[in-house]
Amino acid sequence: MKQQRTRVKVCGLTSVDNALAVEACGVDAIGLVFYRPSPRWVATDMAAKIARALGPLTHKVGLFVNASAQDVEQVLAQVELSVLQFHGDEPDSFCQQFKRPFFKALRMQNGVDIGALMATYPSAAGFLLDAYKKGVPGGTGESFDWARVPKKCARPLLLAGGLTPLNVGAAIEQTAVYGVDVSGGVESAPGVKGIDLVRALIQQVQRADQSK
Ligand SMILES: O=C(O)c1ccccc1NCC(=O)[C@H](O)[C@H](O)COP(=O)(O)O
Repeated sequence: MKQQRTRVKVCGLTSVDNALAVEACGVDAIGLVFYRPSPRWVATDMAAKIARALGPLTHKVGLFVNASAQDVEQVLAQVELSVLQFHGDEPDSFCQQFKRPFFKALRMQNGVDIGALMATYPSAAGFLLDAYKKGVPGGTGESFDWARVPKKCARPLLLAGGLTPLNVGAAIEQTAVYGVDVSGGVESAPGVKGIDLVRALIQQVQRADQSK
């Protein structure tokens, strides 16, 4: 029997109504993408409205890709973010300066020594393991071989990459991750989450947890 339930983060919210509907499905955290080339990019003032609208126990995770410290601080001054997530080449010293818990996204490129990479982030609260696609820092909609997820890790792991209501149960059964992070697999249009898909995802996570 698994000790803890699998946490669910849905990433890439871009409107208040959609974020509230996603929250009502029972997610633990929502992600706000501050990376302009992404179809899920959200303007800082909209992100602030979303963060204010959600309940205090729902984590608001701010996602950055090689942003400057000044840009991150500007967002933090306006948006109440409880957690940060870095998807670029940011070193530990950069990520830890904002006095927020942070997840470092690590892309599972073939041959990468994931344990050694994790050791270079002593300040990370946890890691998000995502698919590797050259030139695309995240939100690829592609998955990787879940057998590569470390069986044991001292820090929480979030599994990401191509998860959908159809495969999330198998992903949870094959790994021992703290949580799952889903974006494209629950979208009805770029940047818009399909609420039936989010509901189905939560159901599959709960089913997989019960069977562990
Ligand atoms: O979502 C994006 O567009 C994105 C762009 C650049 C960096 C990260 C991005 N998303 C980060 C996430 O946490 C996604 O949920 C994760 O990469 C999984 O995405 P998907 O494969 O679409 O479920």
